[in-house]
Amino acid sequence: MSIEKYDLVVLGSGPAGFSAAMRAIDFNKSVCLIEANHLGGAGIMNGALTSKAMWELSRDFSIASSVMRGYRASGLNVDYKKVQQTVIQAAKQKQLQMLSQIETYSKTAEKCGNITLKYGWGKFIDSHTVEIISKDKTEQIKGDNFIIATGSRPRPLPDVEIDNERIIDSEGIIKLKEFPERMIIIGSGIIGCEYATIFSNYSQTEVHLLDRQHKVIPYEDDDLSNFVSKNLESNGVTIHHTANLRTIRKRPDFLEVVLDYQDGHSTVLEVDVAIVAIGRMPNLDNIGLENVGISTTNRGFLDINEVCATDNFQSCNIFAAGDVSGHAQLYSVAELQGRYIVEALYGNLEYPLDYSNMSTLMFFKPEVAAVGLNEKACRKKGIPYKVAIYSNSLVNRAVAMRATDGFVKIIVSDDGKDRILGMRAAGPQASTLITSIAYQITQKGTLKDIRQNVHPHPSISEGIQECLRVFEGKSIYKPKAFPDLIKLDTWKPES
Ligand SMILES: Cc1cc2nc3c(=O)[nH]c(=O)nc-3n(C[C@H](O)[C@H](O)[C@H](O)COP(=O)(O)OP(=O)(O)OC[C@H]3O[C@@H](n4cnc5c(N)ncnc54)[C@H](O)[C@@H]3O)c2cc1C
Ligand SMILES: NC(=O)c1ccc[n+]([C@@H]2O[C@H](COP(=O)([O-])OP(=O)(O)OC[C@H]3O[C@@H](n4cnc5c(N)ncnc54)[C@H](O)[C@@H]3O)[C@@H](O)[C@H]2O)c1
Repeated sequence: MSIEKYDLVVLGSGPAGFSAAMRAIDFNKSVCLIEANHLGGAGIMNGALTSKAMWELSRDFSIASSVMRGYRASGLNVDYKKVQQTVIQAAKQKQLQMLSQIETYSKTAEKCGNITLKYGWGKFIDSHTVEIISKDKTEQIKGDNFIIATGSRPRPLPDVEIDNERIIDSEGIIKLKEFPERMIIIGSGIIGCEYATIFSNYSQTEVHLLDRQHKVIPYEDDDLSNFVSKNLESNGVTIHHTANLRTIRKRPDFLEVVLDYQDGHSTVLEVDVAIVAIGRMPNLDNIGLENVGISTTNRGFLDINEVCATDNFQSCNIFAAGDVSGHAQLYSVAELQGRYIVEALYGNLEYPLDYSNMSTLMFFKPEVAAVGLNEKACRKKGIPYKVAIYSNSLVNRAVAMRATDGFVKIIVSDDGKDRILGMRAAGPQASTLITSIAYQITQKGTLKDIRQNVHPHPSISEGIQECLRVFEGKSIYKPKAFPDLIKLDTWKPES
């Protein structure tokens, strides 16, 4: 049997692989997309989409349960199985859209600009050949160019075995049979805090969150981290700050968790489920990197250049995109890189890859969004800056929504140019607000560039407008009158 040959072979159908494959269709290329497990990867199943579906449902439930709004729902109850079915429905809907498009462009339908989906484990044999190992067969295919988009998986905790029943990671959440009565989440990064928010929103589970430092989402500034902690606690989460996990003992009816605190004392907790969420590691084992002479960095990721090639662009035909690349593990970064590679290969690059404007959305209560530099990053880089904070308490739309818990925090350079360096937003619609500042970062915008833009009333984005006016002493409400709600500060490196 003759060996199949493709213009482009993509390992992994997550956001990086799928977007690359679809962009290659635009250039009339023949593409083979290889997927070892679920179509869509962590972007759809067990990750971005499922967790967001669960967050949305839990938020609706939490709003319905609230009693402060002049109405009160009675007889409210929730069934984990039904929640689970709805979440799976959302993921399936997305997978079916992906499949429909793949079928539309499948090899039989089109002579060029076609895609072939093959399920199995992709492994390099040499720099032009990949072996696909599935349950029924092993086959080899050839390609001119390759993209490694094999994503990431939860990082294991030494000495803690994931049994997928009582001790799980983010992939096990969808498989739980019911709301646990008591749970501990180990790791207070984005995944840990998102699931702590989700389960506490449902009020069916006693939620403990282990934070081995004294800051949840430790890479963010203290004000944001404290804001998230405070809100998790008021939503019913018990945060164990400065605690290290010593052990989890499996008893017949519960888990016994021993925590050691930095001050020397220890605590024993009984829980029903433990979720391990301590970061994610790249899927690069056993994909034949040694057969194509590619090594990994000290952190275990692939070393890619400005066009995501694993070597010099002129001589290299193996590229990498998404979570394997060592850049921020975000859906949007994965898609951006996947598409960029294809444009570098078959089209004209209009602009360089820019990661400085990539926003991170965090689905807490309320939602939080981040783009560009925070104060910590500016200080680390020695960049003099000005920072203004404007509370949602003064924003009419937030007042009308009765949802004033939140703020906008904008950082600009203190070098006479007032360049927009970053923003953090917390509160309703924060995920939508962030894009306007991300755009300014892309355009290298300054305060002067954006102050002409009038924000509509009543909108949450008026908080951005007022925050920007604070820098120039022109805000309608003044820091002197509301020192807790409006703040302005500066920092410069010690000379
Ligand atoms: C719980 C959770 C919530 C998240 N929420 C968000 C969010 O709200 N916003 C956001 O921006 N990001 C979020 N992320 C991160 C986002 O999902 C990832 O950054 C993104 O999915 C990475 O895309 P990828 O294509 O690199 O890899 P993945 O999505 O991991 O896909 C890789 C695919 O490759 C397949 N594969 C692996 N090895 C092989 C092989 N040898 N052969 C063939 N196929 C292979 C895998 O089965 C998988 O399907 C979340 C992640 C998790 C876990
Ligand atoms: N909304 C989003 O954009 C979103 C949502 C979920 C995940 N993600 C992506 O997925 C990635 C992984 O998320 P994550 O939350 O697993 O990782 P993370 O890097 O955000 O956080 C890991 C946390 O675990 C802690 N930790 C590490 N080792 C530990 C240990 N041994 N014991 C206790 N705590 C420990 C760290 O201090 C940190 O707080 C993130 O980097 C993010 O980019 C994004």
